[in-house]
Amino acid sequence: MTVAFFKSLLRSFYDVTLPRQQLLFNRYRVHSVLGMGSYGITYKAYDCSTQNYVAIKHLRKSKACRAVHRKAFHQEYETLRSLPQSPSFPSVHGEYYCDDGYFLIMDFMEGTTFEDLVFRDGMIYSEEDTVKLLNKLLSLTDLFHNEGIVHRDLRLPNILYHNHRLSIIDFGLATSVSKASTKFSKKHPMRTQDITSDFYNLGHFSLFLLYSNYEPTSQLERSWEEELTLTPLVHQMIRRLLQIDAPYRTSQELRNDIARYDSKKTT
Ligand SMILES: Nc1ncnc2c1ncn2[C@@H]1O[C@H](COP(=O)(O)OP(=O)(O)OP(=O)(O)O)[C@@H](O)[C@H]1O
Repeated sequence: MTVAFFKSLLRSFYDVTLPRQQLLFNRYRVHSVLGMGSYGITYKAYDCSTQNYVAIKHLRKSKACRAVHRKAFHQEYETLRSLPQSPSFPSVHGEYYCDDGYFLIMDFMEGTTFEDLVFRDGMIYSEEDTVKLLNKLLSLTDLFHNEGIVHRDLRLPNILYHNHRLSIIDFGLATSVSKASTKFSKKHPMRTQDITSDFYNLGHFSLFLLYSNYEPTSQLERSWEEELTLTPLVHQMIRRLLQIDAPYRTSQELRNDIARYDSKKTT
């Protein structure tokens, strides 16, 4: 029996989802499963006390037996607690334990993920749309970067769009900015403990949006630089975000480039 098979058997045995309508902590009624992540199962639930929906993350039972996973789960709670108040991040309502295990309760964020917008709904984003969205996201990341928090998982499924507003979820990999890693880190750029990791992920996010507008003209696989037709400034911005060229060290540097792009568009 392979280790992978054994793990999946363990998960299917332990990680059964809670039934619809189950009442948790005498207050939250399970409405539906939102998704099953690597270490948690997330539910939409109705808060009978405030009459609002909440998102409840349940640490998988197969993970709850190990202190390292309980610690990571608690870390997500601590991060959510230290986020600045903003309608674009979920506020956390509490961390609870009962016979069913460990739970994190937070705001349910309305919206559609960019993963669904691009791959399910076929939305197309022009270069201008992409730069606008990048600028909006930068205002949000500034809010937690200023508090010394780096998200490290700014991917399409973790960014939501609703009524012209963006929001960011899943702070499970977030960490505090490490003073030790403010110099260039040898770790994977996606996971470093400084704000360049968020910029790097925003570079990938932008590329996905730009690709929504791309029609392949040949079967040959080429690099994004060959496939996408971008204005030189945006091309250079993506190269710096992806750390191919000197990475942006501050959001102001990136903002300056966005302002240059905007001014060229209006002239
Ligand atoms: N606060 C929230 N409001 C609304 N939906 C949420 C919220 N938090 C998570 N979700 C949704 O719940 C689902 C599961 O999210 P979760 O963060 O638990 O795992 P994941 O992102 O799928 O996987 P992983 O944790 O392995 O990255 C996702 O579809 C996500 O969009």
